[in-house]
Amino acid sequence: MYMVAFLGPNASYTHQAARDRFNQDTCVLSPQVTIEDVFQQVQSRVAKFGVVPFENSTNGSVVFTLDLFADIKSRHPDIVVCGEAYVDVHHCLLGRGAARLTDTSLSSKTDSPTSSGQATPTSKVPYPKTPAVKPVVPVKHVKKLYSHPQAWGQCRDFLSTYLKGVERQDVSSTSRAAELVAEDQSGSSAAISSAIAAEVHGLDVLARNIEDSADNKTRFFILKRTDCLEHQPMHRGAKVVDDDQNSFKSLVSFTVNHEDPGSLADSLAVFKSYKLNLTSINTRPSGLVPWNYIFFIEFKGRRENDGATGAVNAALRDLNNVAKCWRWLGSWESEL
Ligand SMILES: O=C(O)C(=O)C[C@]1(C(=O)O)C=C[C@@H](O)C=C1
Repeated sequence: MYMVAFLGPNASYTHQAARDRFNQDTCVLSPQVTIEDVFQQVQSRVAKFGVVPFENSTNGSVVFTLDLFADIKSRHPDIVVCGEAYVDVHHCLLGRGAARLTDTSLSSKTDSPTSSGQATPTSKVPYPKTPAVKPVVPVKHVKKLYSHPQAWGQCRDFLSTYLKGVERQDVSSTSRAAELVAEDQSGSSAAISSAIAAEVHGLDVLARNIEDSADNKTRFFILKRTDCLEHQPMHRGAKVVDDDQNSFKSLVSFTVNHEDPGSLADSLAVFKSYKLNLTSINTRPSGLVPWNYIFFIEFKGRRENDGATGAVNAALRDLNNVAKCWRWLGSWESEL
């Protein structure tokens, strides 16, 4: 049995990704408090693999994960990506429905209609979108919301219509949010979390599918150490590994000399010259000098099996001449 660390507690979306990806007959899934803890567990060899959120189709990059890959304090120098997993993310509003509230001053507020179902027009958004769903029970008693910061940006229409101005508290994951709401005896708080978290924590589903986009998905990365020789963690229904370079993706980070005009363009041109198709670019503050940045490039192709003369290795040799410094962050089979 080996250990797989994931962003917990149980019932987070990261937990779903880990369960989809790993066969629990051969491993133990270990919930961690923060994304950084997942990196640490893998770096220190306590866990063989880690699962972390990387990007959401509605709200974009998970900046905490990017900053851990940037690793300016060199705390996880041996971490690489070895797989990816996509999870459909359907958020619910979880709390206590009126029937369960003991505080009558709160439950009396639920007698009024939830709202018109129309967000207030502003000069910036004169015609706000109407959310696709309504709460299944009144939500006027909700005075505080908990969730992972990524989730707010995935449920804008619903929140601005039904819970406008309600205090929000960021927490480490959506399942942690559900845990906190379950502990709140007043019943006046709610979490944006999953339907599974409602079951696990005995909460009521106040609204279902509150995400702005019906095809809301989050992409997760599987992490391992560079010296771990397994390429792909075992997962249910594992595909036969295809050797076509286009079936693989790779991730590299680099910084450039900001004083040198064209240094970013020159770095990107390296990938073009070896016909390596870029699939995403992210950037974060370098953390070293204000207004200097670190770039994260994903591209089609793989380094392993590529041979010393392969396109990926050749591109990395050239990148060495134009970028200030770069770091290899892994190759994995694309799940798209
Ligand atoms: O909070 C969770 O449940 C997570 O797994 C984290 C996370 C994320 O960081 O993107 C994953 C999926 C959702 O997009 C919201 C939060």
